[in-house]
Amino acid sequence: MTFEFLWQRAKQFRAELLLISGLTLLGSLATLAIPWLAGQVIGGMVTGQSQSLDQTLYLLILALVAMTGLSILSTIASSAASLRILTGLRQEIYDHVSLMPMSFHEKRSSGDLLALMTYEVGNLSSFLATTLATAPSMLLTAGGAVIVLFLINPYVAVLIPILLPLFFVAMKLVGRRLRILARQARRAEVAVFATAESDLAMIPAIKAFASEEDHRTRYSKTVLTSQAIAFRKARIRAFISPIVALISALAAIAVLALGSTALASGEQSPGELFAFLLYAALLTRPVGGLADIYGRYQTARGTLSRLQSVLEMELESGHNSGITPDRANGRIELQNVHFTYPGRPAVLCGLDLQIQPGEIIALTGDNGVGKSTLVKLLLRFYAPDSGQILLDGQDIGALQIQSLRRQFGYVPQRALLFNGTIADNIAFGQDRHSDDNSAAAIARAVRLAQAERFISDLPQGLETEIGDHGIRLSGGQGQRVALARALYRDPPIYILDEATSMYDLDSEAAFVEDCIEALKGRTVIIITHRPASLALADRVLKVSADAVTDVTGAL
Ligand SMILES: Nc1ncnc2c1ncn2[C@@H]1O[C@H](COP(=O)(O)OP(=O)(O)OP(=O)(O)O)[C@@H](O)[C@H]1O
Repeated sequence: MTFEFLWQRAKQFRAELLLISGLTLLGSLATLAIPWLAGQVIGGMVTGQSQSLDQTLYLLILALVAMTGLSILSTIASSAASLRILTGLRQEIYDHVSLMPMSFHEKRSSGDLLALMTYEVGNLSSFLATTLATAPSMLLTAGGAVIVLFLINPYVAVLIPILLPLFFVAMKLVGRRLRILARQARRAEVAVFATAESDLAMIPAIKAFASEEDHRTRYSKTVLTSQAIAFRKARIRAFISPIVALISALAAIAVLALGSTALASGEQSPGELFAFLLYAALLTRPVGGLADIYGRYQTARGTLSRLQSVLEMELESGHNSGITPDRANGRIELQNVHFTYPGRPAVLCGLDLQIQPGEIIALTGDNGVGKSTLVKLLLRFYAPDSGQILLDGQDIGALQIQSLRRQFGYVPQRALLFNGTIADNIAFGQDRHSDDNSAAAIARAVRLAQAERFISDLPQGLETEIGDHGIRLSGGQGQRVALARALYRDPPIYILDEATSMYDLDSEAAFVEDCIEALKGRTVIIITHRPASLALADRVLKVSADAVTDVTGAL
């Protein structure tokens, strides 16, 4: 099943795989010719029949050079192919994860996903590179060597099919143990990732609470666990290849003992006996190598099945279907909306709400009552359990999901900023160098968000790098950048979820004043408890689980 999954991806690189197969085949032929030629040369030397020795020697050198050249070429070709498969896989998993529903991201730990997308896929890549580069040639060489051994001396070579099933059973047993260890190793490695990720994000709190030592001990435990499991795995793997090679070499010695009788009886020439021995020796390396690949496959198998299970998860619906609306007027209606997060008490129980185009609505209500959840439903991060949400009279469930979301300028409670410049954070993925209008649009957004003064005080202005999550900005400055991002797009509907909660009072009042003009004709939903923002609203609505009450003027 997992091979099928990999083959689906590898198929796109048929030409490269064909080239690798060709090079591998030629390389194996050259490798297989070497013991025969070497046997002839040594046999000739021993028996003193050196008439045609020069020619055989040249052929031997030619075969050696060909084997080396072909091995280099096939290694390069297989690295290129495996890296392209890996790149395809990386892009595929990124695309898939970014199109998964919000519920998936809220459930899954990001450390777990990160480990899969980086460390595990990296391991898979090195497994693929080694396997593609070496496994086919090892198989061909081993198979070829067995055939030649049979041709030279079928009675002695009969040992091989007797040893093979034993080898197979041993590999199966070791493989099972390795698979269990690989699973444990992966869990331990994810814990290292997740702990490091969480601790780095928590550095200010760790320092403020002087809990460096506690966190250091916790991290140290996770890395030591990972080390112990990785070492157990490495110890087993270290045994496989040399032990298999040793058994094969012992078998070759047994062959030598049997062969010497054949030599004494004159059945076999010294050249044939040498060739036989060299082929038996040739067999040990690929058999050992294949055993090692089998061990590594046990780890890769786990990664493949996890990749497969993520890639087979259902994507968020509405990406490839649904109506694509024009710019909305901004009329929003909720009809008897019920919603419950899985495993939690109900949040919304039959909510009704109408918002007219161009209206500015303030939503207030107790903590945890469901205001942000209502926004998540509007953006279709979640679908209501029952009831309907309409935009301009159209059920939002029937719209193409991104065209729906583009109607909104959403500013969440916590400013979501990335490590880049202020301007990049405002343009957020749009190519701001492609046209001059974007510079003007950024300047306008910055002015409206009351971010102009603080940005112009920075030596690099809009080009200032703000660090991970905007760490080099104050809370209020970060909020201004997040607000400017929404204003830059100029959508017909704004959702400001406590978007100015960290503004100082003067800036908030200035924002409210400027926005009255700038947001004219736009529908604006402000979630707030702040008087200045409440004053901006046409209506103030208090949200409770089952009703929205108009409290305009009462607060
Ligand atoms: N992803 C989630 N999974 C499970 N429960 C959640 C999730 N997000 C929110 N909740 C729960 O749903 C309820 C409503 O949360 P919500 O964030 O909508 O409240 P809110 O009214 O915006 O609160 P606040 O004023 O504190 O921001 C809370 O009880 C919260 O614990």
